[in-house]
Amino acid sequence: MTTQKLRLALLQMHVEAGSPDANFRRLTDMLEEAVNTGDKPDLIMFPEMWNTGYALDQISGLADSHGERTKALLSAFSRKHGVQIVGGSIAEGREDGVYNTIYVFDEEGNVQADYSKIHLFRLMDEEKHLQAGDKIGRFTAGKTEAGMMICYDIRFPELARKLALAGTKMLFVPAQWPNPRLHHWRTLLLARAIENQMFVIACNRCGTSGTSTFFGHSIIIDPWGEVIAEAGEEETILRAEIDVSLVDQVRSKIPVFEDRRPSLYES
Ligand SMILES: O=C(O)CCC(=O)C(=O)O
Repeated sequence: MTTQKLRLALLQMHVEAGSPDANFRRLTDMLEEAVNTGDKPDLIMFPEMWNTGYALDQISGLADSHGERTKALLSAFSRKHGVQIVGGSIAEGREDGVYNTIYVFDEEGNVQADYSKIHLFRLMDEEKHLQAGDKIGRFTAGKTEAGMMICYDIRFPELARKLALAGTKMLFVPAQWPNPRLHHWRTLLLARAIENQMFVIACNRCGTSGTSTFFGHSIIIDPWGEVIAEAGEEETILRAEIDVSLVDQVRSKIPVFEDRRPSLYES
């Protein structure tokens, strides 16, 4: 089986709630560091709602209108450095409200795909301030079919399974997952990787906003459920090289997708 290597860099950053200017500066610094130190990555990803944080009371004033500011920065950066970007997610302003949206950029700076979070997290009142997306998120990472979920979405195994059945071999997950649920974060991500036999690449934020603390622990898990790399709680760039051909090896060893009995458990 031929190898299909992909070098990843996850920017586990602190996010200032309500301060897009500070967050754009911090992200720009970390992007520069990602391409100017260590092995140049093929793909860079960052956390959920990195532009505004969870300043939900002010979100309609802070959101990036149609993602224009974000697209200007990330399109130019991906083109200049020939790197693919899964642009975390941003608060994106549209005519009908604010969405929590990922933009993906190819190595030439084109917007390749977008995905808006479809499950809003009521514990943080997201449904009072944000609009839910209405389509699933897929794109090609390197040469491989990939899917996207945002934070709370990982509690919905049906979505990950749908993406896997559609051909996804790598799942990208930006998040702002707070304490005290580190156990949920790791267990759910490991389960999504093992049950769907795919890479799970998840980037969480770190630091404190108001009364919420975020534990980081960005993580890259292979389709056998092994942790390839995992960050601690501090701001950092988590790097790893993965070999996507491992997905086919695992799927042929334990042929879960051939053994499914959907007629018995799907309505
Ligand atoms: O599901 C959880 O425990 C955390 C989810 C979350 O913080 C989010 O979706 O923003």
